[in-house]
Amino acid sequence: MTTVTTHGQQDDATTGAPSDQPRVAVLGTGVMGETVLTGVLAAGWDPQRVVATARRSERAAELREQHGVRTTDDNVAAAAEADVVVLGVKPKDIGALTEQIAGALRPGTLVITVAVGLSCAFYEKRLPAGTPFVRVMPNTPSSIGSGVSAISPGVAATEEHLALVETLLASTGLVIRVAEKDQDAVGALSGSGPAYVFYVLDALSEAGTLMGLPRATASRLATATVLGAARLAEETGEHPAILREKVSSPGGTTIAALRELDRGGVRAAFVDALTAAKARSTELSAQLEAE
Ligand SMILES: NC(=O)C1=CN([C@@H]2O[C@H](COP(=O)(O)OP(=O)(O)OC[C@H]3O[C@@H](n4cnc5c(N)ncnc54)[C@H](O)[C@@H]3O)[C@@H](O)[C@H]2O)C=CC1
Ligand SMILES: O=C(O)[C@@H]1CCC=N1
Repeated sequence: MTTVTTHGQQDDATTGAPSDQPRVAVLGTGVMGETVLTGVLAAGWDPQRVVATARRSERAAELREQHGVRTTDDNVAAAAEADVVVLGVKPKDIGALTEQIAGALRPGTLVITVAVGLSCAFYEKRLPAGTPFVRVMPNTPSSIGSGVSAISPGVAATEEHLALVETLLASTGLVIRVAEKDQDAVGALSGSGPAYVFYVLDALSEAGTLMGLPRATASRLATATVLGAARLAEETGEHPAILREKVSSPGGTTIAALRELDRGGVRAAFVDALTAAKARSTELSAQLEAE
């Protein structure tokens, strides 16, 4: 039934995998490709209905061993057998990969991208007319079920396609629908967001260590504090400004610290940082779309 060569694995015609689940191909399995793969399996997909492409055979072996999925180094063969194709490569490699697989897709195959910046129109120009397409912006906590993914449909994607993407990603965390025009801002906030939080975590740990706390203690205190504060904000639904006030007694210690953050321009720096990420996203896609 399929023609994928799977580094020694059998194809799904011979493994007896259930035939009701759409067959998923993940093309490019670095950080985010593997995250999506993990999420699809956590959503209950039979690993034999999932094929991953990897350029190095050691990486393919790792994916088979860790996830039980089928692997190949042949993007075209993987795409040809799939009902859902996930593009997991860097933006600079997306154009070539999309063009490489375009002729192999069967009519109706859903194509999903996780690449930052590039518009649905960029892909639709390179895919057969009418190919259903969904743009997704996940983040790294999706690998442990605590992520957030924003999804936007291309012109041919229907409600069923969006619902299928939601099902595939349900185990990676929150999935929200956004207008495609907002995807660059989403990428700057939640796509890159974990990096900002790790930056803050590192700074808190360093400050604790500077004050003489054992390094491990400082790090545990910082992590637990960030986790707890995020959960408090989520569970109470209160505005962060109100939650911040509840920590800040008049004339107390927290208000003295917050004054230093304001003096250091930290709030403005966050605004500038996200604005720079969004601008870079726009710039990157303009560059790649012009090529
Ligand atoms: N890392 C992150 O936090 C996030 C990344 N993304 C997006 O995910 C995409 C992938 O990024 P990462 O996973 O971070 O990069 P990565 O470098 O970890 O993974 C890319 C993978 O693609 C493989 N690859 C490149 N060309 C290929 C080809 N022609 N065929 C098969 N495999 C190929 C590489 O060997 C590598 O394993 C990017 O488009 C990025 O914008 C989106 C949200 C968050
Ligand atoms: O920095 C990057 O290119 C990726 C996109 C979103 C998060 N990380």
